[in-house]
Amino acid sequence: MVGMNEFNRTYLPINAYGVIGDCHSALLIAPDGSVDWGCLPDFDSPAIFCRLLDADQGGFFQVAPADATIPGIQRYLRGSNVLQTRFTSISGEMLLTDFMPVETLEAWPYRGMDNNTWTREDGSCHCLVRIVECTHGEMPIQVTLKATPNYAASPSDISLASENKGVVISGGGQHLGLAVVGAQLLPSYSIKVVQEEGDRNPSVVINVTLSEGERLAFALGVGRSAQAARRLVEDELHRRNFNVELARTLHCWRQWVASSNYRGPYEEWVQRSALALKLMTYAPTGAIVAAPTTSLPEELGGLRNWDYRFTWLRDATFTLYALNVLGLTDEARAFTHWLRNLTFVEGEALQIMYGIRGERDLPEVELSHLSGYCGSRPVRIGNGAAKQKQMDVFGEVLDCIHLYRRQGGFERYGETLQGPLWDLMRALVEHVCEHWHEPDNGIWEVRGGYRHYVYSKVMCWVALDRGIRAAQQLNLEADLSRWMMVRDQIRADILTNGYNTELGAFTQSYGDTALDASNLLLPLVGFIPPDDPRMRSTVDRIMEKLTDEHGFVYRYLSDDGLEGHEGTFAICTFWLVDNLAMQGRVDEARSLFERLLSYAGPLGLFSEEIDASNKVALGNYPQAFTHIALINSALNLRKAELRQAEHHAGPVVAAIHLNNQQR
Ligand SMILES: OC[C@H]1O[C@H](O[C@H]2O[C@H](CO)[C@@H](O)[C@H](O)[C@H]2O)[C@H](O)[C@@H](O)[C@@H]1O
Repeated sequence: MVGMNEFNRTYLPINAYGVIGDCHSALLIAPDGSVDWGCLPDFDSPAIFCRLLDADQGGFFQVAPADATIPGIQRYLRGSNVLQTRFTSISGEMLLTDFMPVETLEAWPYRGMDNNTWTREDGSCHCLVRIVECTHGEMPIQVTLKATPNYAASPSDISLASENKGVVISGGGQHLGLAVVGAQLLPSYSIKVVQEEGDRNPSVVINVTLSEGERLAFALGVGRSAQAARRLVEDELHRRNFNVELARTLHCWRQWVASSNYRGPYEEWVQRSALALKLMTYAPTGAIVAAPTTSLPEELGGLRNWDYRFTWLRDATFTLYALNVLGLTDEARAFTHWLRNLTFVEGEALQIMYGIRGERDLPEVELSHLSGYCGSRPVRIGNGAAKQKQMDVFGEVLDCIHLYRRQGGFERYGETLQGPLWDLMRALVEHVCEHWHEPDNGIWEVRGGYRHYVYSKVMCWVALDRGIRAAQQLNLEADLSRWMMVRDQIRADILTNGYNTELGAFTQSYGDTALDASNLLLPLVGFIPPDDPRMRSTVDRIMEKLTDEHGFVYRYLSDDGLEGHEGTFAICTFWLVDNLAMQGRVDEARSLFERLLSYAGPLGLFSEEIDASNKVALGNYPQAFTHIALINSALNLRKAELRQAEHHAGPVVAAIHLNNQQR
């Protein structure tokens, strides 16, 4: 409980939420059975449930015991993103099983960008299914559905479907159908529409008492029109067999996660993180969102609130590294297709982020009618960072393709790097050759103007390095002598201007004394060995000056042109774990890793940042960055432990094997 709303229920901690999805969109469900965040049918559709961002005005969909004091405890069904909430009282117990049906988790790489995302392969609609079952005694249940279309900006109407089969809700151009399946014969079943004076969004309230063994399903789908939504409620959703769909959905998730090759310490954490990452993939195009939410604050009550429902090349390629190292490669294949479909011909026109269908314009707008999570305003949709210049993305894209190739990705799918993808890579490398020396906004998307960020330069070096390796190993057309010369120039430039000998650290930008946690990536990308004295002392300086009292890492502490402060950045703390592990400081690494894990939510999920002093999760949730880094750190720790046990030499890191530069 982190903040009190005067009218309604309190705001819950960000990481208290369970998350479900169908690789089109994702929903956040509280332990009291309330869907408090939901954009349907796609990640970037206007939210119809946004109580998370305004506890008073925002819509929600709650299935819970009528006695609101009965607590719910959530867990995921083994190896899946199917969420189960158990409500237990003296007189009865009920299980609520929440899922979004999937028949396959495969991306559809060949559908292009303007496909139909509303229906599934078999023509039926994507939906949320909530199965409720009384497993013991008796349980009076209350269901409240208050949809607030268009981020609670539009009024809506509710009409009952024939034979009390459910309701149809329309507003702001959005149309929903809720089907109540299996309740009509129960004598206690009642359904009514409630609208208080002045409320532009009526609610539907359903009451029913279930006895042991009785089971109901609530299925919520979206239609393109009110008529289509009515058809859903009165026909399609009642014809579907949700028990079979649950079994199929479970099978899909379990089959997907079973193909991960990781067996070792922290396996359950790694598995949960992989499942969380898969939730962020957008099957129709192969895009990957940074998180399925917007505007969960980086400071409670602050203005650092951003929309993450887009595809950053950086976040997405980092996601693919993590999945790749687990042996999960389908996502990288889909992503390379998405990448090739983007509308750009030269490096110049490559944006740092896109919409999930490849949209280039993501205008940033403030939703002034929403009060924000715990009063954190403004709530923003869209993201102005789309027009920023961030030179690191070239290295990230090339490194991702490099790793995918090295893992045998192309051969596995009968594809090749030669052809359009190599043309694209070559264009990117050529662009880096021309522009690496220019200042940019940096990895953190700082809004205060261009600088010569060290990490951006290092990733320009990575772009050249990976391009050269591919060209040499596959005998591809490239201006190799120029590329090699530029690669060496960049490295020399960084070592001269990016390392401050007085401070004993790589700095945030050239000529600067500020530290930046992104420099913890330098050994991870193979720019410098982890035990190079310059890297060792950079790590020490970061531990001294860029951490909180729990040893968690801030991304930077320098002025970024924005008001307020933020928490420690979880991905950065995991990078510190990696560095410690790679330096052979395994006990320190393990202890930091485990401390960090203790800040996960009850379901093993993380947001972007942590305010450890107040024990709160901050920022969008669940965030890909954090789960990517958790996976990499678990693997790096295991490698370091094995190395320690076997007295092995030579650090092994997630993306690059430093002791085998030929690969
Ligand atoms: O700090 C200001 C910036 O914050 C956001 O960027 C952060 O999130 C991105 C998505 O995970 C990540 O790629 C980036 O490295 C982070 O700094 C926000 O999206 C930006 O608009 C904002 O300027």
